[in-house]
Amino acid sequence: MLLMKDIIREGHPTLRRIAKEVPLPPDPADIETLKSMKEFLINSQDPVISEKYGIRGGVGLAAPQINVSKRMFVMRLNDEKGEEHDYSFINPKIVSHSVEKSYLTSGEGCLSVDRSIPGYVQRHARITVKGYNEKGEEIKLRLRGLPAIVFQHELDHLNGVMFYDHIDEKNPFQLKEGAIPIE
Ligand SMILES: O=CN(O)C[C@@H](CC1CCCC1)C(=O)N1NCCC[C@H]1C(=O)Nc1ccccn1
Ligand code: NI
Repeated sequence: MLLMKDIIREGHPTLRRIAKEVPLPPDPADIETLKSMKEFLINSQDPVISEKYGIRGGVGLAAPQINVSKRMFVMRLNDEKGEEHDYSFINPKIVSHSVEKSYLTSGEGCLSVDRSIPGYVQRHARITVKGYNEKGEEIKLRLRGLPAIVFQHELDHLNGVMFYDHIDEKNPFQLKEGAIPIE
């Protein structure tokens, strides 16, 4: 099972690389990798297992974070309506997005960043996304709220972007007109 020791931290070159597209249909090794990443998120959200193995709670995980430079990530979270969002994406893309921005009022963190960095990360408030699941079936979704934020944080990892790259150093809590706060 994946543990925190398997998560690479900032400074590791893989975090700044552009991850490679995954050939479809995905091969068994890639499917296995995705499964282990999903299991990591489930464990990280389990009070007993996360405590026992010292795993930091996560709502998303991208393959580059376990030093696999491939375009795939998993998400597992509940949105503000308490609806469960549980996805594995292969070769994900944003096909369109709102002009409006949204941001986490608590700022963002990252399992690959062992320090807290203050500031708002403004992201597209609503996105239409496309990708493939572990069966190689195409997925097309419209996301908003926390799921949209998480998708964009994970997609950044596939492009070598860290959340703090989006924070304005001079005015980290500056907000664009009409940005939507997400608690
Ligand atoms: O690339 C993937 N990662 O680095 C794991 C990150 C991904 C999230 C960070 C912001 C958007 C996606 C992660 O989940 N965290 N970052 C470290 C602190 C804990 C945890 C977290 O933010 N949890 C959370 C957030 C909102 C609601 C509930 N829980
Ligand atoms: Ni991250």
